[in-house]
Amino acid sequence: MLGYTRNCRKAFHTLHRYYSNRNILKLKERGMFQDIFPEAAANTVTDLMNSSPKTVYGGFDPTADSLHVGNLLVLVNLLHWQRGGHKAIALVGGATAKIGDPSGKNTEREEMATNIIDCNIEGLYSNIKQIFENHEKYIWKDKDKLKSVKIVNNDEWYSQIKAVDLIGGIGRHLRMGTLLSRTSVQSRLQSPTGMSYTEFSYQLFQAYDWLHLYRAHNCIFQVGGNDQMGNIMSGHELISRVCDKPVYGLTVPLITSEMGNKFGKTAGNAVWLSPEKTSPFTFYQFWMRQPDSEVEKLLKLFTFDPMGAISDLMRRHREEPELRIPQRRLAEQVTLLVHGEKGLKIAQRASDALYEGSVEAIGQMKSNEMIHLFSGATVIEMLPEAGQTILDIAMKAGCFATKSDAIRIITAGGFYINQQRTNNPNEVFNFNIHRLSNNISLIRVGKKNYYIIKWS
Ligand SMILES: Nc1ncnc2c1ncn2[C@@H]1O[C@H](COP(=O)(O)OP(=O)(O)OP(=O)(O)O)[C@@H](O)[C@H]1O
Ligand SMILES: N[C@@H](Cc1ccc(O)cc1)C(=O)O
Repeated sequence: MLGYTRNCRKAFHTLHRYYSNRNILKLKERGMFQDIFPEAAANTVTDLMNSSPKTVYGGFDPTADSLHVGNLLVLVNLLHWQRGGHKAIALVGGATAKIGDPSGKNTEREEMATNIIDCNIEGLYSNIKQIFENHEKYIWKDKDKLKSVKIVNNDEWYSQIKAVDLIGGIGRHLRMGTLLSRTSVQSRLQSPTGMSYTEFSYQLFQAYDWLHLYRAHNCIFQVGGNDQMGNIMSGHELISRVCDKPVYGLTVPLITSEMGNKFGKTAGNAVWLSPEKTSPFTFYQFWMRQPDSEVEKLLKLFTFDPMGAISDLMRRHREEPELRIPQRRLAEQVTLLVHGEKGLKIAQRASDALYEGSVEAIGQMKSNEMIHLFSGATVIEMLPEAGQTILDIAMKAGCFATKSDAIRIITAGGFYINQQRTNNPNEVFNFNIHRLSNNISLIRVGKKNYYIIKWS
């Protein structure tokens, strides 16, 4: 009896949790959805989502070797579906990258070499895999196991289908009038450079992707940024004509910079998800620097914190704005999602070392992390010799041109060891204090001239 009750409670708990999350449209209250297509479908979609697990996909063209924070919103959206018990597919457009999506572009994309696309595909697979893993490990934690994300490359099916079958079989279901009416086509047709047939055909490919995923995985939902609505509508049209089945498109709002530019590759303002392109520290700082006017919106979009918890953070922020509590939470949660616990630790340590002057944080940094953080720092290897003064060390490290400069600047308070001001040039350098546990001493002259001394 007890076992039965416990099982029932577990089943109810599971059902209840899934039930409350399964209706992804609820995320509208977080600002996560901008549009739904067909427009009148909201009630049907809610019923469909509540009735049983569904399949959704979102696509990314490998036009760079990493995704960026704009793309991240689409991934977070897919994660919400996964949390609701649905099946998420992330599509990497190995084939569509060769065509080039004209949506939101003023000019045609340069043709990309196959070896570069292949390299980019690897980068995107790694980003997607990492984010889904980090989410399950650090954010979803030990709740029920999630349905694993499926990552596909649309080259898989385009390498199998003949051009005549695509144009002759699929192309005839898409009507010219509708294809031509899309904003992505109209704006380009009216531009001085016009539009090539290749770019015009992009809609056919994205539409066929959806048809393929519908047939192979019963995928009835597609999500994308708001600039994807035209392509999504073409897919809807194709599936309605070929299969006579209803499918639904959802778009997320476009994330823009303070200047109102869409964050992305084209605008050249991308904040990348690969640590080699944007370090975890720079990534963390990007979120830390978000203005008060943006932070609540971003917490709702990019974290999984409940709405009540976000309101609470905002209330605390109004009481003590200088602590930047919501910015800190945002930076912590998004860095955890993208770079995992290790990346977050590195980022927080670097922030403490740079902005809080924390000796402990500096001591925990590895020498390569330090060199990266204090980029431009001069790195010097030195032999520890007893009895050397701070002035001796400063001169050996090449911090000053002359001894009199050194004495003047150190005495005036412009010299720091491990971010602590040291204004006596004749003080003996104390290896027990000034040499950190990582066998390094960090010297700063003025505001930002750094010297890293590595003790041999
Ligand atoms: N700033 C953004 N905000 C929200 N979604 C975005 C943003 N940038 C891209 N996306 C979405 O991410 C998905 C994949 O975009 P993709 O990588 O193919 O192009 P992109 O990053 O927009 O490229 P580009 O910057 O060259 O236009 C699409 O659904 C797109 O709408
Ligand atoms: N067209 C999308 C990427 C994409 C590619 C293929 C798809 O099936 C779906 C989406 C973009 O450029 O942003």
